[in-house]
Amino acid sequence: MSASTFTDFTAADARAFVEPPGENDDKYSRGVLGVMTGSAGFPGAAVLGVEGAARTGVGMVRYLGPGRATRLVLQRRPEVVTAGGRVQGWLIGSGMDAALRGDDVTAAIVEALGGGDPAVLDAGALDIVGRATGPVVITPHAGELVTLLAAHGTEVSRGQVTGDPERWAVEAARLLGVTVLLKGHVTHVVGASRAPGGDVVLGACLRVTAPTTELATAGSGDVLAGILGALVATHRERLDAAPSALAELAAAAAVLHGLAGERASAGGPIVALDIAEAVPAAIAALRRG
Ligand SMILES: NC(=O)C1=CN([C@@H]2O[C@H](COP(=O)(O)OP(=O)(O)OC[C@H]3O[C@@H](n4cnc5c(N)ncnc54)[C@H](O)[C@@H]3O)[C@@H](O)[C@H]2O)[C@@H](O)CC1
Ligand SMILES: Nc1ncnc2c1ncn2[C@@H]1O[C@H](COP(=O)(O)OP(=O)(O)O)[C@@H](O)[C@H]1O
Repeated sequence: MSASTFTDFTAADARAFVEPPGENDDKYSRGVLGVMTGSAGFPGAAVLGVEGAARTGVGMVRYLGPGRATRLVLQRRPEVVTAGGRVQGWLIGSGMDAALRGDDVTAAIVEALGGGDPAVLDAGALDIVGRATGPVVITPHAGELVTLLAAHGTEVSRGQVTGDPERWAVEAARLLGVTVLLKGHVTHVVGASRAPGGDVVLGACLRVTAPTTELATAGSGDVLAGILGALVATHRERLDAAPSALAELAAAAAVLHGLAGERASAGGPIVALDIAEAVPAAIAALRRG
Protein backbone atom coordinates (compact mmCIF):
# COMPACT_ATOMS: atom_id res chain seq x y z
CA MET A 1 0.00 0.00 0.00
CA SER A 2 1.40 3.42 -0.88
CA ALA A 3 1.94 5.71 2.12
CA SER A 4 -0.56 8.58 2.42
CA THR A 5 0.61 11.98 3.58
CA PHE A 6 -1.23 13.33 6.60
CA THR A 7 -1.58 17.08 7.10
CA ASP A 8 -1.84 18.63 10.57
CA PHE A 9 -5.30 20.12 11.13
CA THR A 10 -5.04 22.91 13.68
CA ALA A 11 -7.19 25.30 15.70
CA ALA A 12 -6.75 27.86 12.90
CA ASP A 13 -8.25 25.35 10.45
CA ALA A 14 -11.12 24.51 12.82
CA ARG A 15 -12.20 28.18 13.02
CA ALA A 16 -14.05 27.82 9.72
CA PHE A 17 -16.50 25.40 11.39
CA VAL A 18 -17.53 27.30 14.52
CA GLU A 19 -19.35 30.28 13.02
CA PRO A 20 -22.41 31.56 14.99
CA PRO A 21 -25.93 31.17 13.57
CA GLY A 22 -27.09 33.84 11.12
CA GLU A 23 -29.70 36.50 11.93
CA ASN A 24 -32.28 34.68 9.83
CA ASP A 25 -31.57 31.27 11.31
CA ASP A 26 -34.04 29.38 13.47
CA LYS A 27 -33.67 26.09 15.25
CA TYR A 28 -34.54 24.11 12.14
CA SER A 29 -32.46 26.00 9.62
CA ARG A 30 -29.54 25.78 12.03
CA GLY A 31 -29.67 21.99 11.95
CA VAL A 32 -31.33 19.21 13.94
CA LEU A 33 -29.28 16.25 15.14
CA GLY A 34 -30.96 12.87 15.57
CA VAL A 35 -29.32 10.76 18.25
CA MET A 36 -29.63 7.01 18.78
CA THR A 37 -27.18 6.15 21.53
CA GLY A 38 -27.10 4.44 24.94
CA SER A 39 -28.43 1.09 26.10
CA ALA A 40 -29.40 -0.61 29.35
CA GLY A 41 -25.70 -1.24 30.04
CA PHE A 42 -24.40 2.19 29.05
CA PRO A 43 -27.12 4.83 29.55
CA GLY A 44 -24.49 7.42 30.53
CA ALA A 45 -23.02 7.45 27.04
CA ALA A 46 -26.31 8.91 25.80
CA VAL A 47 -26.07 11.77 28.31
CA LEU A 48 -22.45 12.47 27.36
CA GLY A 49 -23.05 12.52 23.61
CA VAL A 50 -26.13 14.71 23.89
CA GLU A 51 -24.28 17.12 26.18
CA GLY A 52 -21.36 17.23 23.74
CA ALA A 53 -23.72 18.03 20.88
CA ALA A 54 -25.77 20.58 22.81
CA ARG A 55 -22.67 22.44 24.00
CA THR A 56 -21.28 22.61 20.47
CA GLY A 57 -24.38 24.51 19.35
CA VAL A 58 -27.13 22.90 17.31
CA GLY A 59 -30.71 23.89 16.50
CA MET A 60 -32.22 20.90 18.25
CA VAL A 61 -31.37 17.42 19.42
CA ARG A 62 -33.89 14.62 18.85
CA TYR A 63 -32.94 11.77 21.18
CA LEU A 64 -34.42 8.38 20.35
CA GLY A 65 -33.23 5.74 22.80
CA PRO A 66 -34.24 3.35 25.57
CA GLY A 67 -36.39 4.52 28.48
CA ARG A 68 -33.79 4.86 31.21
CA ALA A 69 -31.32 6.66 28.95
CA THR A 70 -34.12 8.96 27.77
CA ARG A 71 -34.97 9.88 31.37
CA LEU A 72 -31.33 10.60 32.18
CA VAL A 73 -30.88 12.68 29.03
CA LEU A 74 -34.01 14.73 29.79
CA GLN A 75 -32.99 15.20 33.41
CA ARG A 76 -29.79 16.82 32.27
CA ARG A 77 -31.05 18.48 29.07
CA PRO A 78 -34.78 19.29 29.09
CA GLU A 79 -34.28 21.07 25.73
CA VAL A 80 -33.96 17.69 24.05
CA VAL A 81 -36.94 16.47 22.02
CA THR A 82 -37.70 12.78 22.30
CA ALA A 83 -40.12 12.55 19.38
CA GLY A 84 -39.06 11.47 15.89
CA GLY A 85 -39.04 13.88 12.96
CA ARG A 86 -36.80 15.45 10.33
CA VAL A 87 -33.12 15.71 11.06
CA GLN A 88 -30.11 17.08 9.19
CA GLY A 89 -27.73 14.44 10.56
CA TRP A 90 -27.46 11.39 12.81
CA LEU A 91 -25.26 10.31 15.70
CA ILE A 92 -25.64 6.58 16.29
CA GLY A 93 -23.99 3.85 18.35
CA SER A 94 -22.17 5.32 21.37
CA GLY A 95 -23.03 3.27 24.45
CA MET A 96 -24.33 0.35 22.41
CA ASP A 97 -22.90 -3.13 22.19
CA ALA A 98 -23.41 -4.63 18.72
CA ALA A 99 -23.64 -8.14 20.21
CA LEU A 100 -26.44 -7.16 22.60
CA ARG A 101 -28.35 -4.77 20.32
CA GLY A 102 -32.01 -5.72 19.98
CA ASP A 103 -33.56 -6.37 16.56
CA ASP A 104 -35.89 -3.41 17.08
CA VAL A 105 -32.94 -1.10 17.67
CA THR A 106 -31.10 -2.47 14.64
CA ALA A 107 -34.21 -1.97 12.50
CA ALA A 108 -34.57 1.64 13.70
CA ILE A 109 -30.91 2.35 12.93
CA VAL A 110 -31.14 0.78 9.47
CA GLU A 111 -34.23 2.85 8.72
CA ALA A 112 -32.48 6.04 9.87
CA LEU A 113 -29.37 5.23 7.81
CA GLY A 114 -31.53 4.58 4.75
CA GLY A 115 -32.75 8.18 4.62
CA GLY A 116 -29.61 9.55 2.99
CA ASP A 117 -28.77 11.97 5.82
CA PRO A 118 -25.14 12.22 6.94
CA ALA A 119 -24.30 10.03 9.93
CA VAL A 120 -21.68 9.70 12.63
CA LEU A 121 -21.36 6.02 13.53
CA ASP A 122 -19.65 5.13 16.81
CA ALA A 123 -19.00 2.08 19.01
CA GLY A 124 -21.96 -0.34 18.83
CA ALA A 125 -23.20 0.78 15.41
CA LEU A 126 -19.93 0.35 13.54
CA ASP A 127 -21.00 -3.07 12.29
CA ILE A 128 -23.90 -1.62 10.26
CA VAL A 129 -21.85 0.96 8.40
CA GLY A 130 -22.69 -0.74 5.10
CA ARG A 131 -26.41 0.04 5.44
CA ALA A 132 -25.97 3.81 5.19
CA THR A 133 -27.13 5.57 2.04
CA GLY A 134 -25.74 9.01 2.99
CA PRO A 135 -22.24 10.23 3.84
CA VAL A 136 -20.77 8.49 6.89
CA VAL A 137 -17.97 9.16 9.31
CA ILE A 138 -17.01 6.39 11.73
CA THR A 139 -15.25 7.13 15.01
CA PRO A 140 -13.51 3.96 16.23
CA HIS A 141 -10.72 3.64 18.76
CA ALA A 142 -7.97 1.18 17.88
CA GLY A 143 -9.78 -1.82 19.40
CA GLU A 144 -12.98 -1.06 17.54
CA LEU A 145 -11.05 -0.65 14.29
CA VAL A 146 -9.53 -4.11 14.80
CA THR A 147 -13.02 -5.63 15.11
CA LEU A 148 -14.32 -3.70 12.12
CA LEU A 149 -11.40 -4.66 9.89
CA ALA A 150 -11.75 -8.32 10.92
CA ALA A 151 -15.42 -8.25 9.96
CA HIS A 152 -14.30 -7.12 6.51
CA GLY A 153 -11.67 -9.83 6.15
CA THR A 154 -8.57 -7.99 7.35
CA GLU A 155 -6.89 -9.50 10.41
CA VAL A 156 -4.72 -7.04 12.33
CA SER A 157 -3.79 -6.72 16.01
CA ARG A 158 -4.49 -3.73 18.24
CA GLY A 159 -0.71 -3.25 18.55
CA GLN A 160 -0.36 -3.07 14.79
CA VAL A 161 -3.06 -0.40 14.62
CA THR A 162 -1.58 1.72 17.40
CA GLY A 163 1.89 1.20 15.92
CA ASP A 164 0.87 2.48 12.48
CA PRO A 165 -2.46 4.32 12.81
CA GLU A 166 -1.97 6.19 9.53
CA ARG A 167 -1.80 2.97 7.55
CA TRP A 168 -4.81 1.36 9.20
CA ALA A 169 -7.02 4.45 9.09
CA VAL A 170 -6.36 4.64 5.35
CA GLU A 171 -6.94 0.90 4.95
CA ALA A 172 -10.31 1.13 6.74
CA ALA A 173 -11.40 4.11 4.63
CA ARG A 174 -10.40 2.27 1.45
CA LEU A 175 -12.17 -0.93 2.54
CA LEU A 176 -15.39 0.66 3.78
CA GLY A 177 -15.69 3.72 1.53
CA VAL A 178 -16.53 6.01 4.45
CA THR A 179 -14.64 8.73 6.29
CA VAL A 180 -12.66 7.33 9.22
CA LEU A 181 -11.74 9.15 12.43
CA LEU A 182 -9.34 6.89 14.32
CA LYS A 183 -9.07 8.09 17.93
CA GLY A 184 -5.90 8.31 19.98
CA HIS A 185 -3.46 10.85 21.40
CA VAL A 186 -3.02 11.71 17.75
CA THR A 187 -6.33 11.35 15.95
CA HIS A 188 -6.18 10.43 12.27
CA VAL A 189 -8.95 11.34 9.84
CA VAL A 190 -9.17 9.90 6.33
CA GLY A 191 -11.87 11.19 4.01
CA ALA A 192 -13.57 8.63 1.78
CA SER A 193 -16.79 8.16 -0.15
CA ARG A 194 -18.14 6.04 -2.97
CA ALA A 195 -18.42 7.29 -6.54
CA PRO A 196 -21.76 6.59 -8.30
CA GLY A 197 -20.23 3.44 -9.83
CA GLY A 198 -19.29 2.14 -6.38
CA ASP A 199 -15.54 2.80 -6.49
CA VAL A 200 -14.07 4.20 -3.26
CA VAL A 201 -12.66 7.71 -3.59
CA LEU A 202 -10.14 8.64 -0.91
CA GLY A 203 -10.02 12.26 0.26
CA ALA A 204 -8.01 14.30 2.73
CA CYS A 205 -5.75 12.68 5.34
CA LEU A 206 -5.75 14.91 8.42
CA ARG A 207 -3.99 14.63 11.78
CA VAL A 208 -5.00 16.23 15.08
CA THR A 209 -2.66 16.05 18.05
CA ALA A 210 -4.37 16.29 21.45
CA PRO A 211 -3.15 19.17 23.63
CA THR A 212 -3.66 17.11 26.80
CA THR A 213 -3.49 13.45 27.76
CA GLU A 214 -6.24 14.02 30.35
CA LEU A 215 -8.69 13.26 27.50
CA ALA A 216 -7.96 9.57 28.11
CA THR A 217 -10.94 9.03 30.42
CA ALA A 218 -14.18 7.03 30.23
CA GLY A 219 -16.85 8.66 28.10
CA SER A 220 -14.45 11.09 26.43
CA GLY A 221 -15.10 9.48 23.05
CA ASP A 222 -18.87 9.71 23.59
CA VAL A 223 -18.48 13.50 24.01
CA LEU A 224 -16.34 13.68 20.86
CA ALA A 225 -19.07 11.86 18.92
CA GLY A 226 -21.63 14.40 20.18
CA ILE A 227 -19.43 17.33 19.15
CA LEU A 228 -19.02 15.83 15.68
CA GLY A 229 -22.73 15.08 15.39
CA ALA A 230 -23.56 18.73 16.06
CA LEU A 231 -20.99 19.96 13.54
CA VAL A 232 -22.38 17.60 10.89
CA ALA A 233 -26.02 18.66 11.48
CA THR A 234 -25.18 22.38 11.47
CA HIS A 235 -23.08 22.09 8.29
CA ARG A 236 -25.54 20.03 6.29
CA GLU A 237 -25.72 22.49 3.40
CA ARG A 238 -21.94 22.62 3.13
CA LEU A 239 -21.83 18.82 3.18
CA ASP A 240 -24.46 18.57 0.46
CA ALA A 241 -22.42 20.94 -1.69
CA ALA A 242 -19.09 19.24 -0.95
CA PRO A 243 -19.22 15.81 0.73
CA SER A 244 -15.44 16.00 1.15
CA ALA A 245 -16.07 18.53 3.95
CA LEU A 246 -16.91 15.58 6.22
CA ALA A 247 -13.22 14.90 6.87
CA GLU A 248 -12.63 18.52 7.86
CA LEU A 249 -15.70 18.48 10.12
CA ALA A 250 -14.34 15.35 11.81
CA ALA A 251 -10.94 16.93 12.30
CA ALA A 252 -12.57 20.13 13.59
CA ALA A 253 -14.48 18.05 16.15
CA ALA A 254 -11.22 16.48 17.34
CA VAL A 255 -9.66 19.94 17.65
CA LEU A 256 -12.64 21.26 19.65
CA HIS A 257 -12.60 18.17 21.88
CA GLY A 258 -8.91 18.73 22.59
CA LEU A 259 -9.24 22.47 23.24
CA ALA A 260 -12.22 21.89 25.55
CA GLY A 261 -10.38 19.15 27.42
CA GLU A 262 -7.32 21.35 27.84
CA ARG A 263 -9.45 24.24 29.09
CA ALA A 264 -11.38 21.99 31.51
CA SER A 265 -8.21 20.41 32.78
CA ALA A 266 -6.09 23.51 33.38
CA GLY A 267 -3.38 21.03 34.30
CA GLY A 268 -5.52 18.77 36.47
CA PRO A 269 -7.68 15.68 35.91
CA ILE A 270 -11.07 15.84 34.23
CA VAL A 271 -14.20 13.74 33.74
CA ALA A 272 -15.89 13.44 30.37
CA LEU A 273 -18.72 15.82 31.20
CA ASP A 274 -16.13 18.52 31.96
CA ILE A 275 -15.01 18.32 28.33
CA ALA A 276 -18.55 18.90 27.06
CA GLU A 277 -19.10 21.79 29.48
CA ALA A 278 -15.93 23.52 28.30
CA VAL A 279 -16.85 23.41 24.60
CA PRO A 280 -18.70 26.79 24.52
CA ALA A 281 -15.68 28.64 25.96
CA ALA A 282 -13.38 26.79 23.57
CA ILE A 283 -15.57 27.86 20.64
CA ALA A 284 -15.68 31.45 21.88
CA ALA A 285 -11.87 31.52 22.07
CA LEU A 286 -11.61 30.03 18.57
CA ARG A 287 -13.99 32.64 17.18
CA ARG A 288 -11.92 35.42 18.75
CA GLY A 289 -8.87 33.89 17.06
N1 LIG B 1 -20.67 6.07 30.93
C1 LIG B 1 -20.89 5.33 29.85
O1 LIG B 1 -22.03 4.95 29.55
C2 LIG B 1 -19.75 4.94 28.99
C3 LIG B 1 -20.02 4.14 27.90
N2 LIG B 1 -19.05 3.73 27.08
C4 LIG B 1 -19.46 2.83 25.99
O2 LIG B 1 -19.01 1.56 26.32
C5 LIG B 1 -19.00 0.75 25.17
C6 LIG B 1 -17.76 -0.10 25.17
O3 LIG B 1 -16.65 0.72 24.88
P1 LIG B 1 -15.15 0.27 25.21
O4 LIG B 1 -14.31 0.90 24.21
O5 LIG B 1 -14.84 0.55 26.61
O6 LIG B 1 -15.19 -1.29 25.06
P2 LIG B 1 -14.51 -2.24 24.00
O7 LIG B 1 -15.32 -3.43 24.07
O8 LIG B 1 -14.30 -1.62 22.68
O9 LIG B 1 -13.07 -2.46 24.64
C7 LIG B 1 -12.93 -3.10 25.80
C8 LIG B 1 -11.52 -3.70 25.74
O10 LIG B 1 -10.81 -3.26 26.85
C9 LIG B 1 -10.37 -4.38 27.60
N3 LIG B 1 -10.42 -4.04 29.01
C10 LIG B 1 -11.54 -3.89 29.75
N4 LIG B 1 -11.20 -3.54 31.01
C11 LIG B 1 -9.85 -3.46 31.04
C12 LIG B 1 -8.91 -3.13 32.06
N5 LIG B 1 -9.30 -2.78 33.29
N6 LIG B 1 -7.60 -3.14 31.74
C13 LIG B 1 -7.20 -3.45 30.49
N7 LIG B 1 -8.05 -3.77 29.49
C14 LIG B 1 -9.35 -3.76 29.76
C15 LIG B 1 -11.30 -5.51 27.25
O11 LIG B 1 -10.72 -6.76 27.43
C16 LIG B 1 -11.59 -5.19 25.78
O12 LIG B 1 -10.61 -5.74 24.96
C17 LIG B 1 -19.14 1.71 23.98
O13 LIG B 1 -20.43 1.62 23.47
C18 LIG B 1 -18.92 3.07 24.61
O14 LIG B 1 -19.59 4.09 23.90
C19 LIG B 1 -17.67 4.17 27.23
O15 LIG B 1 -17.57 5.31 26.40
C20 LIG B 1 -17.33 4.53 28.67
C21 LIG B 1 -18.38 5.41 29.30
N1 LIG C 1 -3.41 9.41 25.61
C1 LIG C 1 -4.33 10.23 25.08
N2 LIG C 1 -4.08 11.53 24.89
C2 LIG C 1 -5.02 12.36 24.38
N3 LIG C 1 -6.27 11.95 24.04
C3 LIG C 1 -6.56 10.66 24.19
C4 LIG C 1 -5.63 9.73 24.72
N4 LIG C 1 -6.24 8.51 24.79
C5 LIG C 1 -7.48 8.68 24.31
N5 LIG C 1 -7.68 9.97 23.96
C6 LIG C 1 -8.91 10.53 23.41
O1 LIG C 1 -9.97 10.25 24.33
C7 LIG C 1 -11.12 9.76 23.64
C8 LIG C 1 -11.38 8.32 24.09
O2 LIG C 1 -12.42 7.77 23.35
P1 LIG C 1 -12.85 6.26 23.53
O3 LIG C 1 -11.67 5.37 23.46
O4 LIG C 1 -13.96 6.02 22.60
O5 LIG C 1 -13.36 6.21 25.04
P2 LIG C 1 -14.83 6.05 25.61
O6 LIG C 1 -15.41 4.84 24.89
O7 LIG C 1 -14.62 5.78 27.05
O8 LIG C 1 -15.59 7.27 25.33
C9 LIG C 1 -10.81 9.91 22.16
O9 LIG C 1 -11.27 11.15 21.69
C10 LIG C 1 -9.28 9.86 22.11
O10 LIG C 1 -8.76 10.55 20.99
